[in-house]
Amino acid sequence: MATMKSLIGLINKIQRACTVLGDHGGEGMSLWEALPTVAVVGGQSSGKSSVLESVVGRDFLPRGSGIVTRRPLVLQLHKTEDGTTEYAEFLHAPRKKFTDFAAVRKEIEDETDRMTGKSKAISNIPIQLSIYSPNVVNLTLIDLPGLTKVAVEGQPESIVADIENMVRSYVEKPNCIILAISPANQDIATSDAIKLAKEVDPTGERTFGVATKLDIMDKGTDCLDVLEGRAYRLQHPWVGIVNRSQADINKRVDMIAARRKEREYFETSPEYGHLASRMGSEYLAKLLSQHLETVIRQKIPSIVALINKSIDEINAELDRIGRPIAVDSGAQLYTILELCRAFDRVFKEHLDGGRPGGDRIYGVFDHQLPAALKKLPFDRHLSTKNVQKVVSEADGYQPHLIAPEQGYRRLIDGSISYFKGPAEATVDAVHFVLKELVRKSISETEELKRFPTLASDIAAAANEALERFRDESRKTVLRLVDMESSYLTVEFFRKLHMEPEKEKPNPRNAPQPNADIYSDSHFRKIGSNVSAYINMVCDTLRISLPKAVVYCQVREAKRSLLNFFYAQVGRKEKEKLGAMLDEDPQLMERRGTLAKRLELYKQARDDIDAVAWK
Ligand SMILES: Nc1nc2c(ncn2[C@@H]2O[C@H](COP(=O)(O)OP(=O)(O)OP(=O)(O)O)[C@@H](O)[C@H]2O)c(=O)[nH]1
Repeated sequence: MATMKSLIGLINKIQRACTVLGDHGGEGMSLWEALPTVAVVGGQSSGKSSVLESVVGRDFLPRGSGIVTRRPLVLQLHKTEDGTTEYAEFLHAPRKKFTDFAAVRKEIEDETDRMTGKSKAISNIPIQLSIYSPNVVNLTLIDLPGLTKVAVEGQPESIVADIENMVRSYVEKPNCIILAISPANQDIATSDAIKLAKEVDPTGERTFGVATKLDIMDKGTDCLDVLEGRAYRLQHPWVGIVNRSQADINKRVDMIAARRKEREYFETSPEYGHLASRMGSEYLAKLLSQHLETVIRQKIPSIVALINKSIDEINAELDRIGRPIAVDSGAQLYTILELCRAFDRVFKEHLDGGRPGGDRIYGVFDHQLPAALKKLPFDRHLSTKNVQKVVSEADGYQPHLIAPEQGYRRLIDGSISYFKGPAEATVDAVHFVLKELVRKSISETEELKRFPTLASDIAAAANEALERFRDESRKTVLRLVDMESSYLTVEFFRKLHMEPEKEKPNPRNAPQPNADIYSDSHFRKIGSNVSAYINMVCDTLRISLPKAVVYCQVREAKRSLLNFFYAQVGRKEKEKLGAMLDEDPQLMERRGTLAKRLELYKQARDDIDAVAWK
């Protein structure tokens, strides 16, 4: 069975976690809102600070004229072993232990100003203060700015509504236990606290009515109607309080003495004596603690459910943005290589099919190359006029006798060199397609999205490799073209030589060899022979160039696109590897926040488990 102390201690822990998480309630369902809290609400000078201080047993709240409390103060009371020293600690200044409570008061003022400036503006971001003392019960209280009816100098008119709205935002939450402070020396019917409490908690199940200043009521009047629950009925009994008067404060009457005086007041009071055991600050603190325990017990299942839901959501988001990466170099290297392989897989799918793009390489061979070959200016190069010019130049001063061997060679060499253009263009076109596929593959590799530095490193390495393959491929195709010039197909010309004899022309119509040798038709014949030969070469290259290009570029890209990179990465030191795995700073920050949240939620769940099964 969980003890009350540990249950309330548990809630204190979860509330601290909430503040660290930046969870002050507000939008959506938050853990904060699932937790029970006690808010102290009342008009200005109703005695809020006094009640809070007497529950705590120390003087530490800022005092002054006008609106002193301008930020909510979340006050967590932790009971410590008897005899231990009392101290206070702010969440915004952890590790700094305040034993001087006057300094606590000063720090609350300073911290308020840090958020709101010296202006009298208000802020809804709470200040979190823990007090560790043997003289308190475990309890969390929230002190809210006093409700006011008029703005003081330097404050905007809206401050009245602003304070009311802020206070309402706390007390309207179903988990907020309202400590409604009303001075008994004023008409409780007009009490700001009771008015607001009735509005947000009409059934009164979470409102505790506290009547202060019983000692200074007009002579002959008393508060029994209220305290005995006849005048303003709430579900919980009213508690009457006698705090220190201003004169007591001035005389520096200490808290312990004040409590004793209060006890004596009730015990000896003719009006309230019969209620003495149910009156006073100490009784109020116990009452609150007991009530909190009941509420927390009811809440545990829904708090656990909410924590589990938050944990699931955080885990899902962490999965989506990727888990943190390991820090040792072996694991980093492994991660880098895994990411490279993931990219390589996508790239290969593009080439081999499964993803689009590889077909464009076939498009180069099937359309671009044949079209480029078709466009080569052989008509011009092998025109009768040019043939005659080239042959004559090759002949020199001695015209050829039978066949212009040199002329043929020059015409053929000249023609074949035209193939270099389409050959290189094919290499470039395939290079372009491969480069585009690298770009696409990088962006399609989900795992790489987290690591922009590595993604660009891989892209650069892949492109560098593609450049190398292109150079190799270019050399190979130019060599193929050169090979066509270096050794001509003899059979082709032998066959040509035989053909006219096969025709066996009529000797009468046969041209006279000498008369014909420099005529147009002679050169036309040479042109058409060269053209036929070149067509044959063209057919061969149309088939062999794609083979060379695939061999040098496509096959290599598939086999060894990142080989060079792997070797480089393998030699890198730890820092460099870490740098390669740099992530988008925003993403890293988000992951850090999520990890912290996860930790806190898990801790909260463990704490609840530990308490719930005690
Ligand atoms: N005699 C007597 N004086 C009280 C009692 N409660 C509060 N006072 C005095 O009333 C004045 C205001 O009390 P606070 O506790 O500062 O009231 P508050 O609601 O916190 O006021 P603000 O901080 O201005 O909003 C102080 O001078 C207290 O000494 C009481 O029960 N009896």
